[in-house]
Amino acid sequence: MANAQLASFKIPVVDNEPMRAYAMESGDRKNLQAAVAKMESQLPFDIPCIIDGQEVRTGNTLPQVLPHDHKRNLANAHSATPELLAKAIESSVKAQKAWEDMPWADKAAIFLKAADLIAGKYRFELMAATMLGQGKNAWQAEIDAAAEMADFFRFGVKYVEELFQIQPPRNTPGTWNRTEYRPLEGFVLAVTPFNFTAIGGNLVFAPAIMGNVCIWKPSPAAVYANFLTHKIMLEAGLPPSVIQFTPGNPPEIVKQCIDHRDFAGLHFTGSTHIFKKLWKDIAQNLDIYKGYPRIVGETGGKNFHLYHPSADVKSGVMQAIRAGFEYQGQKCSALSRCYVPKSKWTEFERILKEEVKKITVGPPTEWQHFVGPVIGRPAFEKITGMITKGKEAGGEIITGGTWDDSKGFYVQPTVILTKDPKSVTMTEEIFGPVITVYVYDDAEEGAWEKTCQLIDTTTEYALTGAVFSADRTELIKASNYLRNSAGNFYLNDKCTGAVVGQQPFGGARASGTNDKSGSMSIFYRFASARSIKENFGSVEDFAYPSNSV
Ligand SMILES: NC(=O)c1ccc[n+]([C@@H]2O[C@H](COP(=O)([O-])OP(=O)(O)OC[C@H]3O[C@@H](n4cnc5c(N)ncnc54)[C@H](O)[C@@H]3O)[C@@H](O)[C@H]2O)c1
Ligand SMILES: N[C@@H](CCC=O)C(=O)O
Repeated sequence: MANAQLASFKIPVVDNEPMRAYAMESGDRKNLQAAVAKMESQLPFDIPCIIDGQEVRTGNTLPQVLPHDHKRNLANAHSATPELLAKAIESSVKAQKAWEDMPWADKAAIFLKAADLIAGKYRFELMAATMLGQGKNAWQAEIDAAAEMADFFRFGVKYVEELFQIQPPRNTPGTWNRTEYRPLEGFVLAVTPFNFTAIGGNLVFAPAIMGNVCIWKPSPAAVYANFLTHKIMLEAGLPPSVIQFTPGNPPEIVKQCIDHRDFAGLHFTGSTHIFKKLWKDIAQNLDIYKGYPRIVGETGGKNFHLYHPSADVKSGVMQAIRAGFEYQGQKCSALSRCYVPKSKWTEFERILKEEVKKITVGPPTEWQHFVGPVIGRPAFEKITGMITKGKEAGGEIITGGTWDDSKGFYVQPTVILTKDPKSVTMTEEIFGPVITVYVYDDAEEGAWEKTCQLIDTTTEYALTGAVFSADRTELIKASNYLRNSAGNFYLNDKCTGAVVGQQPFGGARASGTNDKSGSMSIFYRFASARSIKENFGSVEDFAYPSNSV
């Protein structure tokens, strides 16, 4: 393709997608209700693989169940066979050159258009798929499938535009130095989680906007929303072989990709143990690859709230409830361990119990519920098993602690009070609506520092954390002590709710490579820079003045 580039284009100014409220009787609520009702009347959806833009049905399907009504399937997704996946990889690698050569402004336009389709024409459909398939209530679906995904695409385009502008600062006379941000040579495998429709979209978008081609292995538990996202990108003009949509058996699909010579990068979000396993598998294969694959992964957390005696107790409790129980605690950033001073515990506990009592739990299609179902049977068993283990370890259940899977996978918002700050529910990721509280003795000498040290050394994770205090000096101390305990650190705000363009997201230690989705740095990971030096002059003599005698 010959590409004329006759101007240095500027992308339109981007901003966060405005959040809609879905208040009673509002037009937005009616539209969303209609989209949910329509989707419910049509399920189960038959989800093909999409290879080179063509729908392919293999006949071997995996179900996506409705978390609030597990006898029904939202969708049945056709699994890619080894032959089909091999074809998908081959076509994507073949398509790489044309995609790489497409002018930047055209790539940008495709994803800006996709963002508009997400926030406009398909907003309610994507939200309905996220509500039914992943068990989100309307507000959580709005945060995720509408706002965050549009933000990822729009801000991503802006960040790449800015990245491309980063050029060598010096040119010696008669030369011009340039940096070109090439895509990786080969394909990127995106392995995406169930809990955010937006993360699925972003894990393929980030490499693709840099000129890479991708194989998308969606989570079986989010496959319908991911399928819609892929269709939207195609409608926006994405060339058909740039992203191949290949659902199927996770270990098999992933292994075939990782065992391929053209494998050039992994973009993963999910649990820590799976990420570590994939990293080791890639390391084992190092000799078969053309280069060193880029490995980008964001994984689990064991996120904390630390309260100082000077903190506003009521506000702190409200923040804890939102952080711990919104979307059933199934955000990687969800609050899981809470450190409360003894002098404030009676008040904190009273408000916490009163407020949690007000929470109703039920299907996302009934609007009043703050808490919905957890994603599926394995999650339900893990969460309820952890509550049992927490009790066995001496924890006292102060709210919730009950569950019901007769129709949907429901776990009551649970608070465990522990005397052992290193007990099982203080250390292991639960990924459900469970908060464990440890009450520290703030009358003790150095209690604040000791509690910070305890937080820092309790788990292998370092994803998110929050400190609440009215005293600036104590905030500063905590911020210094906890510097490495969280990649996203909040002062007097809850530990969830990172917004693209505002709080770049990611954690270190076992929580991931901390490449910060929603910022410029993630895009750099999918580039292999080329330094170009051009000389405007000519050389008349090979010898240097220092050679003269
Ligand atoms: N740090 C972050 O930004 C972030 C964001 C969202 C979720 N998460 C984490 O993700 C986890 C929850 O998501 P999940 O349940 O989808 O995670 P998961 O690890 O079960 O699945 C993630 C992806 O890996 C695939 N997978 C599962 N087993 C595999 C295997 N053996 N081989 C290859 N691929 C495999 C899944 O199909 C899915 O596509 C939590 O641990 C959460 O903290 C982290
Ligand atoms: N953006 C999310 C993180 C995604 C994790 O699942 C938050 O901070 O709530």
